Formats: sequence, structure tokens, C-alpha cells
Amino acid sequence: MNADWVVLDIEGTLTATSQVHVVLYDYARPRLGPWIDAHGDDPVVVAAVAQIRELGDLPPAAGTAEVVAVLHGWMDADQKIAPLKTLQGLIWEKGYADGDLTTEFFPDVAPKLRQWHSSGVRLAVFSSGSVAGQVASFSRTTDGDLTPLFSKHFDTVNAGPKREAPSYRTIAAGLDATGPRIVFFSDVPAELDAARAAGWQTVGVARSGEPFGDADFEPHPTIGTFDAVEVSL
Ligand SMILES: CSCCC(=O)C(=O)COP(=O)(O)O
Ligand SMILES: [Mg+2]
Repeated sequence: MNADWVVLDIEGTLTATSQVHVVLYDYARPRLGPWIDAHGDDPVVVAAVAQIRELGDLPPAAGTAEVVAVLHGWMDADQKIAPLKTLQGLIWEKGYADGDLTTEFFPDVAPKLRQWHSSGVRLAVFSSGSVAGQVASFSRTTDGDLTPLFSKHFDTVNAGPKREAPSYRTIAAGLDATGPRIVFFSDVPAELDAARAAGWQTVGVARSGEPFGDADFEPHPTIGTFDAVEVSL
């Protein structure tokens, strides 16, 4: 296929779901409360906590323990709600910087990303994980620092929900590209449907053993690994 831009989902596409739900969530869980308490003067944290109180139906004066209980409930239900992703991203950013965290991609990922990048195809990410968390997670991987491969990062704050077509139009504008010159790879059919509705090319990534490995990806072309696809300008 031909495209100027490849846009990639992370969880289930580049990494195993367990990399996020076990490694990263378990790292964030015990650190959320201490992070909120230690960063009470950070406007990003203050705004996130206010939003959590509102979305979690807590009183405005609810304390850290109640806020954290809401966050743990969202994580247990895998609800990717923006203020949770913001706080997780800040915690992961420090975890990667401190050398506590290392991202492990599927083995076909790094070689293909390098191939696309060296051929002039530009790479971007669209993930529910915050931009801060995304950049950190590419900075320290078992394949080295992959941040130089990526030109743009999008999350649900700067683009919008992943299952809604307008988010993909926002991203296309940010890439200065038309839909047919962008190809989106994701493990979630509903995300591919939204991208296609915005005029993008789409490819389903059905990885064996992953939550969407046996999903119905019609009408999207579908691969099991990145070895099975070529993208060039
Ligand atoms: C370090 S980014 C972690 C990814 C994340 O938090 C997440 O929720 C992944 O969701 P995706 O939209 O990439 O499936
Ligand atoms: Mg995914």
C-alpha cells in the first residue's frame, strides 16, 4: 500500500496488552495517591483531580483516598478516561526516566518501524495513553530509544475519542495530510471503522492470543504481524 503517514495504536498493536494492563498499570496503581499529594501545586495535576472528582461523582472536597479509589475502579474496568491517562503518563514518564520501566514490543515491530522511517514514510501514534506516556514508553525499549522514529503523537486530549471519526479528521489536519495518504493500524475494529469513516486507509492487527485476536475485522484488511505488510510513499 502507499501512504505518506503511518499512524499506530500502541496496546495490542505494538505491545502485548499485558505490557499496559500488567506492567504499566501495576506500576501506576500504588503511585497515584503519593503523586497527587506531592504535586498539589502542579496545574495539570490539580485540573486532572478536579475532573476525576466531577466524573467520579465525588464531592468537590473529596480527599486523595477517594480520588484514588475512583482511579483504581477505572483501571480495573479498563476505562481509558483522560484525567486517569494524564496522571498515569506523568508517573510512567518518571518511571522510564528512573530506569524502572522498559517497553517490550512484539518482535516484528521495531524492524518494520525502522524500515518505514528510512524509506521516508512518516510515523505517528494515536493512543489512549497520554502523549507524555507515549514518548516515555518509546524512549526506553528492549529495542533501544525509538523516539526519533516518530514525528507526531496524538491522544484523546489533543485528538479526541479513538472510536469517533472527527478525531481522525483532527489528526489528518495535524499531519497536513489527506485521509487516503494516511494508513492506521489498530487491534480494535471500532477504531478502524472511525478512521475509515474519516477517509483513511486502515489495517487491522489481529495478534494471536490478544483480546481482539479473533475479532471480525471486516471490511478492513487484516494482518497477524507487521511482516505481512508493506507501506511505501
Ligand atoms: C505508555 S502509553 C500506554 C498506553 C496506554 O496507556 C493505553 O491505554 C493504550 O491504549 P491504546 O489506545 O494504545 O490501545
Ligand atoms: Mg489498541
